Amino acid sequence: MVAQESFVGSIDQGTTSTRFLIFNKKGEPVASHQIEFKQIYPEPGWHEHDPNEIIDSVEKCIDGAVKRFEEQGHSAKSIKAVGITNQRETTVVWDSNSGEPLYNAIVWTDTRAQNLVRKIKQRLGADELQKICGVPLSTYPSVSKLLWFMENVPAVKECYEKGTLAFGTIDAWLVYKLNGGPRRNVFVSDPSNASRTMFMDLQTLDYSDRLLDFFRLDTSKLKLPKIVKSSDPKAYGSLASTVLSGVPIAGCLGDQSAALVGQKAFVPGLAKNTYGTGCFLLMNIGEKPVVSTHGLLTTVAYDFDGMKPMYALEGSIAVAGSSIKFLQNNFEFIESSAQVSQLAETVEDNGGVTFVTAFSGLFAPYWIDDARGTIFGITAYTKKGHVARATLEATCFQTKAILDAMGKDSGHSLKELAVDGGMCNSDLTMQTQADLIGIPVIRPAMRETTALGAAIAAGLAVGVWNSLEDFKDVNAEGKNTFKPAISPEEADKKFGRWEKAVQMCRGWAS
Ligand SMILES: Nc1ncnc2c1ncn2[C@@H]1O[C@H](COP(=O)(O)OP(=O)(O)O)[C@@H](O)[C@H]1O
Ligand SMILES: O=P(O)(O)OC[C@H](O)CO
Repeated sequence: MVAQESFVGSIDQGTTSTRFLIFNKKGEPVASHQIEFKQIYPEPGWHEHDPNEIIDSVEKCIDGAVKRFEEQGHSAKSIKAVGITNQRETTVVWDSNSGEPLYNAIVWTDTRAQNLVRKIKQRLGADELQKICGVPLSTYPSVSKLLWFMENVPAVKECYEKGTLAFGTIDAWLVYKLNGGPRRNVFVSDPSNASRTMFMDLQTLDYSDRLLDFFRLDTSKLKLPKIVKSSDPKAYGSLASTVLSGVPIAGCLGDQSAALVGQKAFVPGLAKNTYGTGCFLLMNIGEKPVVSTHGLLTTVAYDFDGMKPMYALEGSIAVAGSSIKFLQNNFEFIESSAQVSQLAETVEDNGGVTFVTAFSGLFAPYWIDDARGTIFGITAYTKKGHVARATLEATCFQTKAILDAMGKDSGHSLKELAVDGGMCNSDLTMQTQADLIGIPVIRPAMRETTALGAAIAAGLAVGVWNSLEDFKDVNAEGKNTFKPAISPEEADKKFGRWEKAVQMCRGWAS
């Protein structure tokens, strides 16, 4: 047997896959397991997940990773706590008596509530909401999904009338089910997740009556999870089943907040960009929430036990890695995401093609809900490689637009951009990114920063780590740097074409 050391487990429940990783005290992953799960697209613009399949995938990942961990000679007993990080906004509704879901989860990318949101935007006071909760009224936050459920699913309406309708983002659903459901009824959410609902006041980190009244939600009928600290040894209960039964769940962070923590962006002005299914640039802005006037969101970065809550400005891009999956699954240009760079490198440039990947409308900083994916500049010359390049570039252009907005909102201009997420594995994409933003892009050796962030939240709560200082040397070695290799004038010219394309794709889905 290897000598007893303390480890922390991390559940990373993303949009396309679930992972469980086990980290040692140096913040290194020593064992992991990952499972992809079903993406359900019942109609154009709709995107659902099966909430029970998600729970099943988490339990299987825990068992799979722990098996590997034990094969290395470790004991499961040395795992002192588990943290959770998750796709945000995705909404689950269940009956609090049975603990069973009433419908599939509506995923954060889903645009079915577009008309409903437009109607609500006409209400008096709609313009004031973002100042309270940090999030713009759109199809993105959970509230639009909940209201759609209440208008369209009779079982949801019935439970609401009976007072047994439970609402949760994925973190709340996971904590509730992993604790055994109604039997123990652990029903909580952390502020980084709750701040994505549009019900939470960023100043108080509690539900806002003004917001709930605006959305005409009656909390005597609707059960909302209690908002607790992002790291807490008791509030999240413990795992009721799996090989880690009895291990406390001690930390919880929305995945983008977790990546910010995993990148150790603990000081105001530090930022990271995560290229997962979507792409999310978060900058730590310190202890006061600054409301954006340039198309960004304000969100909770983390709220750790014994520390003041920290906030972040966020630029959210709805489509990033999912556009690569689209080339793979829908256009069948490639057989795996990793092949996209190779395909893009078969040509020298985008050949005049610009792809606005607005599958869910365009999020930050544009917020154009009636845009849909549009490819400009196709000619008889266009090859698959040009489309592949234009696809990679789309995320990089939006990141550039977000960085510009962030500079204006925060007064900080970044000296370099820390990156992570599946799509950052593409060297070509990272080089393109550096070229367009004119600052170096820094990619860490260990790219599971989201999972690391949740492990940090949980490990701090149970004393595996004692302070943020403990992470000074974590993941500090072996970084790749991509330096800008084109002139600012050339970058501006390319960006000008993109901005023109963005303006031209307005109105398609109106
Ligand atoms: N080598 C690669 N090049 C480009 N994209 C990639 C590569 N590897 C993975 N991806 C993309 O990254 C995404 C998955 O990233 P991940 O961080 O696991 O996302 P999530 O947490 O949202 O499930 C997929 O959409 C995939 O297309
Ligand atoms: O699955 P990801 O990593 O793209 O993250 C999803 C976000 O949390 C949605 O807001």
